[in-house]
Amino acid sequence: MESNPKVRVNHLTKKFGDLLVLDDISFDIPEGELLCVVGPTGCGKTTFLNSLTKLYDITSGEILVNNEPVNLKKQNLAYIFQENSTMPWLNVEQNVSFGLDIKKVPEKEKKERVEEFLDIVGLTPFRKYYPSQLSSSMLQRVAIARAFATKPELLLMDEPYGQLDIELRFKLEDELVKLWQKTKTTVFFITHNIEEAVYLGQKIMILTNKPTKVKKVLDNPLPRPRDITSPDFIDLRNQVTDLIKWW
Ligand SMILES: Nc1ncnc2c1ncn2[C@@H]1O[C@H](COP(=O)(O)OP(=O)(O)OP(=O)(O)O)[C@@H](O)[C@H]1O
Repeated sequence: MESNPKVRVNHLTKKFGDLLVLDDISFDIPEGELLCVVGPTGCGKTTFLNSLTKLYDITSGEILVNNEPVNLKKQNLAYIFQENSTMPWLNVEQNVSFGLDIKKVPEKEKKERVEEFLDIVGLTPFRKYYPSQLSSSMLQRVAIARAFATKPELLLMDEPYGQLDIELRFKLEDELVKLWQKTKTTVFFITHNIEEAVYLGQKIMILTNKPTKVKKVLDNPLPRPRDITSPDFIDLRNQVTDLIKWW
């Protein structure tokens, strides 16, 4: 166990009526870690995120952020989903500054952060475009810039690239790594895609089928940028696949 983790999940259990979904789950996420989570469909990954963000009451156990119970007013958590979460009535730059407006970030700093993150995700030329004028990968870039611009202490990503084709996914994965390295944000990244988990994760957490437990947490020491064709990459991918074959 970490002495001072960013997130501590302690004996978390979640039931819906008689249906046991999360079964006594415990793990830590150290500050600044990029953790990828893979698990079978319906095992409760979204239920976990909804418990973390307090949308659901948990049945027993605890979830701590900075050693305190989650407090969304105090702790800055950001969330990126698979679905488009941009606001259609705001243009790109207004979407990115939205979270900063809510947090009442001073005007000068807000402008600087919007510029910085629009630039990193390559959307500066499209700043006046509205969501209806953008492709799905551009919409995800807006969501990513908006999330990182708020300088979250914890970024929760739920299959954010699930609907993108392979080439765009690779690009956005590289952008995420760049942003993560630059900002040192703690990232909890849920995916069904084993290759994506091995490409991104510093650690890879494999969940079991329902009722869900943590099956294994693998370290991923592969150097970056990662080469998906290298023997070490393929070896680790196969290890994860073997663990997943028998959910
Ligand atoms: N509000 C709810 N009421 C009752 N059962 C629920 C509720 N939300 C989720 N469940 C059940 O909990 C289980 C886990 O669902 P959840 O959506 O968390 O899984 P998931 O791992 O995110 O799924 P996917 O891989 O499809 O994204 C499912 O069996 C689902 O039917």
